[in-house]
Amino acid sequence: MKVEVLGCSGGKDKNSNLPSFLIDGKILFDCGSVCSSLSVERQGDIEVCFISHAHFDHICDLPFVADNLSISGKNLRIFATKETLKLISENVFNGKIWPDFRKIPDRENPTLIFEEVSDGEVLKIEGYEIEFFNVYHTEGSIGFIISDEKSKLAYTADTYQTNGLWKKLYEKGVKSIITECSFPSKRGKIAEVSYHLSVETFIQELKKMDKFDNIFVFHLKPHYKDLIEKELKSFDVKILKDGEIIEI
Ligand SMILES: Nc1ncnc2c1ncn2[C@@H]1O[C@@H]2COP(=O)(O)O[C@H]2[C@H]1O
Repeated sequence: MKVEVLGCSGGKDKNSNLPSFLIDGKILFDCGSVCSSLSVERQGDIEVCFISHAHFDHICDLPFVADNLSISGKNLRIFATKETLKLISENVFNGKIWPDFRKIPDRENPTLIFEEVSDGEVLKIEGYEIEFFNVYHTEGSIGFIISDEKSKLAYTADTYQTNGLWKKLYEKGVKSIITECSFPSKRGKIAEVSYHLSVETFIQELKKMDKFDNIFVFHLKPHYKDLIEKELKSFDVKILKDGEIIEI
């Protein structure tokens, strides 16, 4: 499984792209920075998109992807929870902030097809199996496990501290995870109120993650990339970089 890290930062600046992970060129996890990374032709190759939650950093390229696909005469299936789809429908694709591409070019064959998923559901799609699991972050947050014949990768997206999630993922045979560490230890308070991990709480979680082969870390806030790297230096984790490609 080839994972292109289109963006993996927890904020945006000149050197930081928002979260988007492209799997084997056709499956998208979150839509924070697709347009700055992929040509319109490559955007047209994306078959399905899974959105972890409705926060802007995970959806902000969706309007532009929709416009590009609509012009190309293509469509995209978007999978997310009921809460996330409602938030995106009411606040983005509402005909005011952005055209409602669920009805464009017409209701029978729209550019965007919204499909509801929930915890525990399993989909077979494009030759992969995708399973959904609840995540403790904002309303409607969900993570994904993607499997092919060789690999099983879980993407938690943004998460606060969790009870039992890592064990549940082992039991499902997950060997590799992409999970977050947004703030350094000294910013523990903001991490807590915004339902993120700081290095201090991440390390507490890490103690429960000893059975994974690969732990990939993302969503570092741009201010703190160097400090978080320094704080995590002695731990067996890989901090992802925007633009890199990983093989799982
Ligand atoms: N209560 C809060 N106080 C300060 N910053 C916050 C608060 N809640 C959310 N944020 C910030 O707003 C950001 C929204 O996106 P994130 O969840 O990536 O990260 C969040 C924090 O950086």
